[in-house]
Amino acid sequence: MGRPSLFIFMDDLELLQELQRLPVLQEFIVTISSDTDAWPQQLQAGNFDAAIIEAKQFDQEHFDFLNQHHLLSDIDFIFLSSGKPNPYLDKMMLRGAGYHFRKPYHLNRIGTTLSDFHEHLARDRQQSEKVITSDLDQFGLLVGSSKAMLKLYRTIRKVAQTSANVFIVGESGAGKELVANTIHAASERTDHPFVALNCGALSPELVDSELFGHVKGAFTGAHKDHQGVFEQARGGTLFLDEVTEMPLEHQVKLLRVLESGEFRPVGSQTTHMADVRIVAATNREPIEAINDELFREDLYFRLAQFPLQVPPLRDRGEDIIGLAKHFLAYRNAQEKQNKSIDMETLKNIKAHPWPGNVRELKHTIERAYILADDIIMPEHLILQTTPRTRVEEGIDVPAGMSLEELEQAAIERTLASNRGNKSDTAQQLGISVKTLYNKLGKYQQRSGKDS
Ligand SMILES: Nc1ncnc2c1ncn2[C@@H]1O[C@H](COP(=O)(O)OP(=O)(O)OP(=O)(O)O)[C@@H](O)[C@H]1O
Repeated sequence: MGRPSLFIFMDDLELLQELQRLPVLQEFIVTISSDTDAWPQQLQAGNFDAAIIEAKQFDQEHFDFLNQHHLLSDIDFIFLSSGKPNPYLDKMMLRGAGYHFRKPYHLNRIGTTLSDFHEHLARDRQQSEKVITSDLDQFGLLVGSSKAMLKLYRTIRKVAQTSANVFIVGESGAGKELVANTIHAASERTDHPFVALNCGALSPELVDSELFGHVKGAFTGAHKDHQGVFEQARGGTLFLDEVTEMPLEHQVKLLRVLESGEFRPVGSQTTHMADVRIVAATNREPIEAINDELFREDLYFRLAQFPLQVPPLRDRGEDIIGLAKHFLAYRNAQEKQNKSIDMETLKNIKAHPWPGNVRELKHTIERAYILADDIIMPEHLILQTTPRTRVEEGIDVPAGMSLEELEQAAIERTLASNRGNKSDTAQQLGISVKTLYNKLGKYQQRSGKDS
């Protein structure tokens, strides 16, 4: 178990020397700064456990920075001040940030406080190493106890009981398919099938047959009757995934069934009544897709009787660590093992922006699980840097390049660096393999049109 880390910001050199004589400092890994302007950023970047701040000029900007970056709850603070009333330090104390010592300082009290910090930090670390269970709430197949998820559960519970079509919007890997599954499970249709169709991967020749089925002999190769998804899902729920990726000419066919409530299998004279609840999903902004003429507005309004947004993982702060433990606990149960996770690792997980959402988090834990013998340590985490960081690090992005071109470049580069391996590429980019195929198909079509 490593030593906890302590950050000291101090420009009073004499005081610093006195502090450094405190024996308890040996128990910490200490970082010292005298940079009056940059200390808050240094504190944030360093992932520290505790901090001693000489708060001569502590003002609103400092308070806002520490508050916005959640440092008040993550770090144990000791503030040292001249004793002049300071409302921002008072606010820090009200938020439970730690201790405020006023001049003249009693070094032995500061020392005792640091010893207390050390003791409970060490205890936290030991406890965290034993973390092997999941303690999150679950609704249907969805796991999470953050405010955003609890709100989503309430909405799902309400909408599931109606017959309204639901349109789910959310980033790739955020859990749209699980939401669709959960709506089905919580609805009256739960005893009937849930059928998922990837609308972006429909073959143009077979789209009618996939949607509505065909009868034997309807076309060459139709050796027997085939049920389309509307029939397969009869009485249940039809999940239209990536619906905005469906070619426009196919969207018309879908719209017709939704309007008339009827469909006819290819080659059949009989009209069937549709009896499905439609739940559709996309990771695009639907209004943008409509404006870009990729998605029919009339179809959107048919599908979006009830629009539902799945929040990205980065907005579900409290769930990140819970989900990490949840995936670890499941892996342990599957493998009949007892691996655990270190506190520092959990901190790194919490600080990551998770561009690939829950899927990326799940894969990260599963990879770390394989690499770790008993305890998952920070070096076992293979975290993808966000595209933004990579751009900041110097990838050449010409000004004015469209987002679509940027996306294509990122996909092609990642694919090349993985020697064409699509599942590794999808995993690194934080998208599903099926989304990757869709996008590659689209680039191919486009280059076909261009050439
Ligand atoms: N709230 C959650 N609780 C547990 N697991 C989750 C949750 N959200 C997502 N996952 C897991 O993350 C992965 C991705 O989820 P899902 O396929 O539902 O995402 P999606 O938004 O439909 O992705 P895509 O847009 O790529 O199709 C799955 O392995 C799923 O089990």
